[in-house]
Amino acid sequence: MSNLDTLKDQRRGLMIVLSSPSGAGKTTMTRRLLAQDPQIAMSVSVTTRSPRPGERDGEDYYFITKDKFAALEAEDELLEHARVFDNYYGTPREPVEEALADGKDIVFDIDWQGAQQLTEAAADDLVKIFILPPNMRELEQRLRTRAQDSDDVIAKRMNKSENEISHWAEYDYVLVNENIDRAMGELLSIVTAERMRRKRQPWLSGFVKGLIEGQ
Ligand SMILES: Nc1ncnc2c1ncn2[C@@H]1O[C@H](COP(=O)(O)OP(=O)(O)OP(=O)(O)O)[C@@H](O)[C@H]1O
Ligand SMILES: Nc1nc2c(ncn2[C@@H]2O[C@H](COP(=O)(O)O)[C@@H](O)[C@H]2O)c(=O)[nH]1
Repeated sequence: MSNLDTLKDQRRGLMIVLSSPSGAGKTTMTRRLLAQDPQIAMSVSVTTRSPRPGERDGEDYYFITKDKFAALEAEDELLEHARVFDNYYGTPREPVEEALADGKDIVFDIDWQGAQQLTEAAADDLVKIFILPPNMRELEQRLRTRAQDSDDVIAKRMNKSENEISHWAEYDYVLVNENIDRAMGELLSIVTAERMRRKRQPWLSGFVKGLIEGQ
C-alpha cells in the first residue's frame, strides 16, 4: 500500500441509507455492494417479524421477541427504530459506532422513518439514497417472484408503497432500479463520489501543505 493509500484510509466511514417501497431491490443491491467492496459493512437490524425461508439469524436480521425489542429500546441500544408492516425493526447502535470509528462505511436497509431519525442523529456522516421501481406493476411482480410472502402480505406491502414513495424528496439521491447492473453502477458512483467529498478527507490539508512545501 502506498503512503497516499494509507492517508486516504484515515477517514470516518459513511452511513449509506437505502430506502424504497418493499420489493424495489434494496436487499439485492445491498448484497451486491457488500460483495464488491470490502470497505463496506452491513448494519444488521433487529426485527420482531418471523424469518423468511432461507433467512439467517445474525446475517439477514437478528430475529427477536417483542419483549426483547422493548428492552433494547428502553436501554437506548437502538440508533433508530420503527414499526413497519405490523412488525418492529431497529438498528443496534454499538456495531454502527464501531464500524464508523474503524473507518468502514456502513449500509442501512431501512424505511423512511428510520432515515428521518438518522438524519437527526448523524446528519454529517449520512448519505441517503432512495430506490424507485420502474413502475408499480413491476414492483408487485417482483414481490410475487420473490415468492417469500403470502398474497395477504404482498397486498399490504403494495398498499403501503405509495406512502413510502411519497418520501422520495427527503433523500440525497434517487435512482430507478429497472436494470440491476445499471442501478448498481449508479450506486457505486454515488459511494465513490461521497467518499471523495473534501469534508470526508481530513488528511488533505496536510497533504497539500507538504505538496506546496515541496516534500
Ligand atoms: N432490477 C431488477 N430486475 C428484476 N428483478 C429485480 C431487480 N432488482 C431486484 N429484483 C428482484 O426483486 C425481488 C425483490 O427485491 P429485494 O428483496 O431486493 O427488495 P427489497 O427492496 O429489499 O424488499 P423489502 O423491502 O421487502 O425487503 C427479488 O426477488 C429480487 O431478486
Ligand atoms: N426503520 C427501520 N426500517 C427497517 C429496518 N430494517 C428493515 N427495515 C425496513 O422494513 C421494511 C420491511 O423489511 P422486510 O425485511 O420485512 O421486507 C423495509 O422497508 C426495510 O427497509 C430497521 O432497522 N429500521
